[in-house]
Amino acid sequence: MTPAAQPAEGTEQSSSATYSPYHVFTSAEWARFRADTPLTLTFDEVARLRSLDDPIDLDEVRRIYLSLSRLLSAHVEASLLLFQQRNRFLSLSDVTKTPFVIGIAGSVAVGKSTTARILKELLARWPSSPKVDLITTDGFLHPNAVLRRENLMERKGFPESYDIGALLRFLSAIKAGQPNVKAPRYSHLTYDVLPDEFTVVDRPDILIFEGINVLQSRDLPADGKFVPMVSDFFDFSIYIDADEALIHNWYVERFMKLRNTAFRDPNSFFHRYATISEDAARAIAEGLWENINLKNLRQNILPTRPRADLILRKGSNHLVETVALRKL
Ligand SMILES: Nc1ncnc2c1ncn2[C@@H]1O[C@H](COP(=O)(O)OP(=O)(O)O)[C@@H](O)[C@H]1O
Ligand SMILES: CC(C)(COP(=O)(O)O)[C@@H](O)C(=O)NCCC(=O)O
Repeated sequence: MTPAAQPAEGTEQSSSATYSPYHVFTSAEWARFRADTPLTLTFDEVARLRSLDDPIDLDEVRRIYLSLSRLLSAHVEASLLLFQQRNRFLSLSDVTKTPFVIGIAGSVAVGKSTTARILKELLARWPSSPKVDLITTDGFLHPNAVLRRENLMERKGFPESYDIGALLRFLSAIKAGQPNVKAPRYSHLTYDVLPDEFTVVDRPDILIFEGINVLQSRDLPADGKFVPMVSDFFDFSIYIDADEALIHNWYVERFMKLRNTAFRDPNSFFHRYATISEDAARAIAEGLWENINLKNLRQNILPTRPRADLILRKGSNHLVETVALRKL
């Protein structure tokens, strides 16, 4: 594996007055850190992995994701070394290394799924062939029946709409190295948790955990009792960022495209919007954005950005323009 990428000269945000916890790179500067990392994905594979409306191509994988893969490789390797050294220090033997967990956060419609899927494939193709699993937090949403009962349908994606206990139990079991840990599944088609459907996670080397609120912190109890939060289980975290106006646009345009694809399915929760007029559908999308997703972005998601180890900031067309990496 390769050593950690070194920041290029002059790329640090320079200010004598304020300290920034991040090194900030343009995408061109960041691309140089890929060094000799091979491109192990083909054009067709990238096309298969990207979400509707996300134009990511091989150039973007080369520019952004190869350096990221190389950096993560350095982190995984360092965590293994630290694990071995601590075991020697404590004279422990027979301790199993538990998965390296990568959290991916960011607004609805910012493109977390594409990033997560591309990373999963790139990491799985490292020479050590690690087992990489990917879980999304939507499976941990309360079912619609519960959200309706609690009057939370308009709060889908807000912290209170998740079964946080189940989410923490899942991550805790993963970090405890338990075999066959079950994660509930969500369907964007039915807009609901799939009853009795699970993804089984069996001791991967790396787990990617993706969802809007994964960097959320919690109020700490005054009595000093241990209250875990999701990010306590992360070894590395990534926040996908973009201007609010761009994400708004991506959300509405994706909704309009889904009208001609997923919404046509009679089982789609949004099926009724496939047949209404274009203007009426646009108004629905605007309402969902304004009343739910934008509020959630402002109140709960964006405030978690400074907690990320790495921030990928996208410009128009979903292309990453700057990369901010937390200083060690
Ligand atoms: N109503 C929907 N019907 C079908 N697929 C959807 C719908 N809404 C979102 N998706 C898909 O679900 C995935 C997750 O979307 P989202 O939670 O907005 O996160 P992101 O855009 O950051 O990946 C994306 O691949 C998106 O295309
Ligand atoms: C299911 C989501 C909350 C995303 O959840 P995540 O996978 O990030 O946990 C989101 O796609 C969503 O449905 N938001 C509610 C408003 C809307 O329909 O867009």
